Amino acid sequence: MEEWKHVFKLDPDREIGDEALERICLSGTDAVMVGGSSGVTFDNTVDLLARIRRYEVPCVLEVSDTEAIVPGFDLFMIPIVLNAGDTQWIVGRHQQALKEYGAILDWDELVPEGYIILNGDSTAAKLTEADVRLDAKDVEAYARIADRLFRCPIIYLEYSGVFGDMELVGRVKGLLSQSRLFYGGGIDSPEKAREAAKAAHTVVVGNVVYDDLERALATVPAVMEMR
Ligand SMILES: CC(C)=CCC/C(C)=C/CC/C(C)=C/CC/C(C)=C/CC/C(C)=C/CC/C(C)=C/CC/C(C)=C/COP(=O)(O)OP(=O)(O)O
Ligand SMILES: O=P(O)(O)OC[C@@H](O)CO
Ligand SMILES: [Mg+2]
Repeated sequence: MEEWKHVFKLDPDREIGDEALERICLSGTDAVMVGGSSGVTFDNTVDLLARIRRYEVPCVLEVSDTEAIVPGFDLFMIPIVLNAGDTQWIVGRHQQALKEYGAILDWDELVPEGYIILNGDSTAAKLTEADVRLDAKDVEAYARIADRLFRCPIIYLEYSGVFGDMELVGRVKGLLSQSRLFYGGGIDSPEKAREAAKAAHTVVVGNVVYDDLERALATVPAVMEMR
C-alpha cells in the first residue's frame, strides 16, 4: 500500500462485464478497491470479489456497510469521515461493527482512512451530511487530526464525481508527517491523472470505468510513467 500510485475503485452496485473487468485487472494498476456509498450488499460484494480473484491484482474492500463485510480481501479499508455532520460516520457505525467483529478480527488487515469529503453533491457527502463549506485552513486542520492525532495510514481527499482543487491537494500532502494521501474524484483523462498524481501519493479512479473504459485505462500508464 505504501507504494501504490494508482488504484481503480469498483462499485459492487454497478454492472461491469467480464471483458472490461479483465482489462481493469490486467491494466497494471496497483490495486482494485471495492466500494461504494450506496447499494453495497454482501451478495454483490462477494460476487465482485470472486470475479476479481481470477487475477493477481491486490484487491481491498472499502467498508461502507457492516452487512457487506466479506472475508477474503487482502485488506479492509475503514473510512472515518472527519467532516461528517452525523457522527455515526465518524465512530458510531464503527462501534457497532466492532461489537460484532472486535474479538475475532485480524487488526493487521484493517486500514483506517481519514476521509475529508469535499464535493457536497456526492452520494457520500449527502449520506454523511458532510460539512463541505471548508476553506484551505479547515481542510489542513482535518488533515492534521488524521495524520498527527489519529495517525491514520491514509488520508483520503474525496471529491467523488468532480475534479478537485489540486493546489489544495498538494498543500495537504506537504504537511503530512506519516499518512499517505489518497485523492479521488473526477479523474477521467491521462492529463487529470497526471495532475492528481503530482499532488497526491495515490490516485483513485472510479466512475470513468463505467462511463468510458478506454479513458479509464489510459490513466494507468499516465501515472505509472511518473514513477
Ligand atoms: C472475519 C472478517 C471478514 C473480518 C473483517 C473485519 C472487519 C472489516 C471489521 C469491520 C470493522 C469496522 C470498524 C468497520 C466499519 C463499519 C462501517 C460501516 C463504517 C462506516 C464507513 C463510512 C463512513 C461510510 C460512509 C460512506 C463512505 C465514506 C463510503 C466510502 C466509499 C465511497 C465514498 C465511495 C464512492 O461512492 P460512489 O457510490 O461511487 O459515489 P458516487 O455516487 O459519488 O459515484
Ligand atoms: O468516481 P470518481 O469521481 O472517479 O472518484 C473516485 C473515488 O474517489 C470515489 O470514491
Ligand atoms: Mg461512484
